[in-house]
Formats: sequence, structure tokens, C-alpha cells
Amino acid sequence: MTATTTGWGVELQGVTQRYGDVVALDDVTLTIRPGTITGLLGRNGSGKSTLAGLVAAFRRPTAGRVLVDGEDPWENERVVPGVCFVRESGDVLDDYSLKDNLAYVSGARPTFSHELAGELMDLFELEPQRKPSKLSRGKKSAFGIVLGLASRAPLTILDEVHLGLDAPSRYAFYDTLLADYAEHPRTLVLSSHLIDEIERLLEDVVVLDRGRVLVTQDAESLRAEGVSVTGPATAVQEFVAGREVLATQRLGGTVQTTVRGALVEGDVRRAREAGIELGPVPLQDLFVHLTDPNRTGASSSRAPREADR
Ligand SMILES: Nc1ncnc2c1ncn2[C@@H]1O[C@H](COP(=O)(O)OP(=O)(O)OP(=O)(O)O)[C@@H](O)[C@H]1O
Repeated sequence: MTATTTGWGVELQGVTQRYGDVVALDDVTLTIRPGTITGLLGRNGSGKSTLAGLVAAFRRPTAGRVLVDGEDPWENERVVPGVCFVRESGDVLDDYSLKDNLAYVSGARPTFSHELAGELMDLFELEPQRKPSKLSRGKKSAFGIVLGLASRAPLTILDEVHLGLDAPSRYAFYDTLLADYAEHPRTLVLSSHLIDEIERLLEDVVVLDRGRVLVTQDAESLRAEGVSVTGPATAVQEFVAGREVLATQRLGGTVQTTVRGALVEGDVRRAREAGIELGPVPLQDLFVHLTDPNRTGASSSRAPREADR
């Protein structure tokens, strides 16, 4: 295997995945840059796990092409050992101890770090002699994380693995992930519908919505795209005219509108003169607005919904 230090990239070209009548992914084209931490975000059922499963070569797409480090991963002896896909459900040998599971995985992963595995086992207080079937949900998730991070695979996909962890364990996971990523650059994909906690980790963001790509962008520019505009109703209405309005709330004569689209030169001065306050929008809020099923059109401006009035 030619594991690079900067990780493997992923490309999907016109990928469709059907399960009978269900179209889980619909003509998806996107790139995951090598050597980045990418957030694979989307509401329940949006197709995140399906996409991850295709990249990990668990199945072949109904149509389109999946490329991992430039090659089709399906039954690919070079690529498959370099892709580590950890699901919350956990793909472990339930009748074997954690220690035996670690031995099994390390044998299949040339990049596996026993040192990091040991550190993480201690951090999450996992006893090597225990069997996965005897672990609590949180400890099971933690063990998945041990396998995922210690594998140091050039492409690691962690699918909702942190959801079962309590808050201290989640923060320990985020810190360890960042520290290890800094020392051992690779491609990490974190799938989640809970964004507030992981957003500080993300360099790139892919948002899926009902099987389609809604956003694929670097996190910094996506953050800069969301602007909260607050002030007197008429002034705000004039200021946001021609912009993509994601949501509007009214409180008496004051209106708070969330718009998508980076500020342009002169906006800050114009806002100040009109008595308008401009502020950032958390990625989580932007995600909620973008994936709102009542939202029409991804790029056009729209009038506030009735419910907003
Ligand atoms: N094996 C399957 N058979 C039939 N339908 C499936 C199968 N796996 C997924 N689906 C359907 O495909 C769609 C996408 O599911 P997927 O699990 O990929 O979404 P997700 O974004 O990972 O969801 P969640 O956040 O709830 O885990 C859903 O409508 C789901 O019901």
C-alpha cells in the first residue's frame, strides 16, 4: 500500500444509489480533498451512511463512479486496507476481547499505532479483557473511536461515532483527534447531524439533503456566508433585498433576518448608517436553515414564510 502522509482524496461522479424504490443518493458529484477534516452533514436519512458505505466499498453504486485515491475502491487490494470506516453500530468481533479485536485490526492495517490505541484505551477507561457485547453504548462507541483513530488509515470515515459518548468523552475525542491529525496528517470524514460541537474541527463541509448535495465548500467560507441582519423592519428589508433570505423573525418593530451570501464592500458602512446590526451565524443554524424542508430553491432569494411573519 502506498499510504501517503497527506491522506487520500475521494471523488464521486454522478453517483446514484437506490434501495428498491428509495433513492438514497441522487446523481451526487463531489470531491473530498486529501489531507482535510471534512464534515459529512445532513439530516436523518439524507444519505450520509450510504455515501460513506460506497466510499468504503461496502457496496457498488447503482450508477456513477466512486474514486478513492484515484481508483475504484471495489475489491481493490491497494485501496481497501487504506480506508477505515467506523460506524456507530460498531463492526467488531463481539465474542472476542477488546485486546483480541485490537490485534485483529492491527494485523489488517499497516498504519496501525499500538501506542495510540493504548493511550485511547486508557483515556476512555476501556478494559482490554472485556468483550464488546458486554460494553455500554458509550463504551462501545469509544472502542470504535480507538479502532478508527489508532488505524491512522489514509482515509478514515467516522460515521456518527461520537453520539453515544458523554460530554467529557466527546471533548476528549475531539482533542485527541485534532492532536493526532496534526502529527499524522490524513483524510478524516466525520459524519453527523450534530454540528455545534464538531464545527471547530472541520476544514471542509459537505451537506446532503434528501440524497442530493446541497453544499460542498470549505468551512471558513461557508461560515462567512451566513450573516445575521438585525434592525428596524424597513431598513432590514431594504438591506436584504436581492439576497438569499434563509429565515426571518420579528419582535415588534425589530426584524432579525438570516441571509446567505458573503458581505460585499460597503455593506458594513451601509448597515451602520441604517441602524442595522450585522453578526455571524453559527454553522449549526446555517445548516438548520439550509435543510429546512419548507425552504424553496437553493440559490434564489425568497420571501419570508408565513410562519416567519
Ligand atoms: N439497506 C437499505 N435498504 C433500504 N433503504 C435504505 C437502506 N439503507 C438506507 N436506506 C434508505 O436510504 C436513505 C438514506 O439513508 P442513510 O442511512 O444513508 O441516511 P443517513 O443520512 O446516514 O441517516 P441517519 O442520519 O439517520 O443515519 C433513507 O431513506 C433510508 O431509509
